[in-house]
Amino acid sequence: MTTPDLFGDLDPGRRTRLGPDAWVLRGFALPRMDALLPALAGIEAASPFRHMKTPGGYTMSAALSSCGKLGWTSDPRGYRYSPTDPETGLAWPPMPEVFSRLAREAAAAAGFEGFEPDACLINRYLPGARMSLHQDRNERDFDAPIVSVSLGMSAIFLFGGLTRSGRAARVPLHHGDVAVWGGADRLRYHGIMPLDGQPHPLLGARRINLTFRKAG
Ligand SMILES: O=C(O)CCC(=O)C(=O)O
Ligand SMILES: [Fe+2]
Repeated sequence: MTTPDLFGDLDPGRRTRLGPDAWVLRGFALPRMDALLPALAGIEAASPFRHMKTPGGYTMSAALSSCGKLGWTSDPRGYRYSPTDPETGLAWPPMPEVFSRLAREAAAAAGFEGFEPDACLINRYLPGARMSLHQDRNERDFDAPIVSVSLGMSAIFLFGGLTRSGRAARVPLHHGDVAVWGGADRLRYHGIMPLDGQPHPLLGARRINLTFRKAG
């Protein structure tokens, strides 16, 4: 099997099907960029990006922050959702309305009505940063989908199977694209290839990814 070449698929409003319950909504976030980017800057100022260590002692190449009721933390005891940011000792910044509304509307556009995320993880990739194949499986129930918003530099998203060894499709994600996976696809392995390519005109030499989850 050859992996699909989706690089030509840049039309806003188009969608790419990744599975029975998984979609990329091309350009879905573009109309909200004027509100999204200042909101992101506010979160970054309150809970700065940090490089987390995995329980195995490995430092992740993508830096992380969070907003919403729950955020993602890791330390030598393991990974977990936490209501406070261990770096500041304070609650995570609240989830801006423009974030939760975008997540709800993208989920609905992909067939998941009533999505109310309580956590938004924010990954920052500089050139060379990557995320290895993993499942998002620390959320309390898997009925809610994952909604993932790409900002800045384009990246290759790996969308694999339900086991780690399953073959992964390579799906380019561009500024403003929103990927949604739930239902039968909720536990698909996924990751990001090392970031490479041209800086983005608005965000410079980085990619930001927002992943919305119903964690608690
Ligand atoms: O950066 C991405 O597009 C994926 C991020 C991701 O899989 C995660 O944060 O769990
Ligand atoms: Fe993930």
